[in-house]
Amino acid sequence: MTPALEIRRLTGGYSTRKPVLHDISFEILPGEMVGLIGLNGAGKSTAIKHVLGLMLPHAGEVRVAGVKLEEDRDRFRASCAYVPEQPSLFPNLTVAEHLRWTEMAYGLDPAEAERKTRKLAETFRMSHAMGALPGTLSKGMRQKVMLMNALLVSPPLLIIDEPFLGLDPLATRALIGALEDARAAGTAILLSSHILPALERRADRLVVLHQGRIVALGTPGEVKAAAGYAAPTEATLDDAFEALVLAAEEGGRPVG
Ligand SMILES: Nc1ncnc2c1ncn2[C@@H]1O[C@H](COP(=O)(O)OP(=O)(O)OP(=O)(O)O)[C@@H](O)[C@H]1O
Repeated sequence: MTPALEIRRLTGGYSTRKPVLHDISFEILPGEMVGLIGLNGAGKSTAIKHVLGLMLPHAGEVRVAGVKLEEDRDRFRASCAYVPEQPSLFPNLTVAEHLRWTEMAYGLDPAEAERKTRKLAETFRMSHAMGALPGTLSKGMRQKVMLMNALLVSPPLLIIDEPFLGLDPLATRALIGALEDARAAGTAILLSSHILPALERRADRLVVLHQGRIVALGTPGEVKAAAGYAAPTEATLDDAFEALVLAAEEGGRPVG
């Protein structure tokens, strides 16, 4: 099975003189949900920028749906949808027009896109707001529009930054349901978040970044074991994360 995302020995960042990411490797298979966690400045956004093809590796490679950016720029980009933490929408397009724009940009089947759009609007309780411009929506509603657009595409790889921040409880529940549906349809999902309990419950695997290096990688149970909390344990992912960060800082080397 071709991984939806394959990062091999990636060293990268904003300047080759001072890389942010050091030799990181992990993959996400179709239908898998992986959580990316790390302190502020650990390198999560930088890793995502490499996956989106906004930056080129200094060394190593990034493949999305089996393709490197240099091999097929259009396929690489079309294979991934990204929802940033800060919604960014076109001020002069209504919610419905955003979804229509996405349908055209990704070459989706119009009838199927219309059916999915209607379902997404219902799921996220946005049916009443389809004719609204972004400037008249709340922040959480703007985030819902971003999520609806990404879910409409159903790409091989879906990346969401802080998925649960700013959503009301019903929207959170709707998003979880929609992500489960996307997974069942084969979409691989990468969630970058500081809200560890939410990831602990939902992610198949976690990538723990610290100072641009992977300090633990595996299921929540494996990450806890890497932090010294072997099963059965009462320790939470927050406990394990803190232990991993402290160990990496004290030892100056990766653990796990
Ligand atoms: N545009 C930039 N130019 C140069 N260095 C940058 C730039 N953006 C981020 N960095 C540096 O890259 C490192 C990693 O930052 P990054 O934004 O990837 O962290 P993060 O894990 O996403 O953090 P946060 O949780 O705060 O969003 C930091 O040392 C940061 O100072």
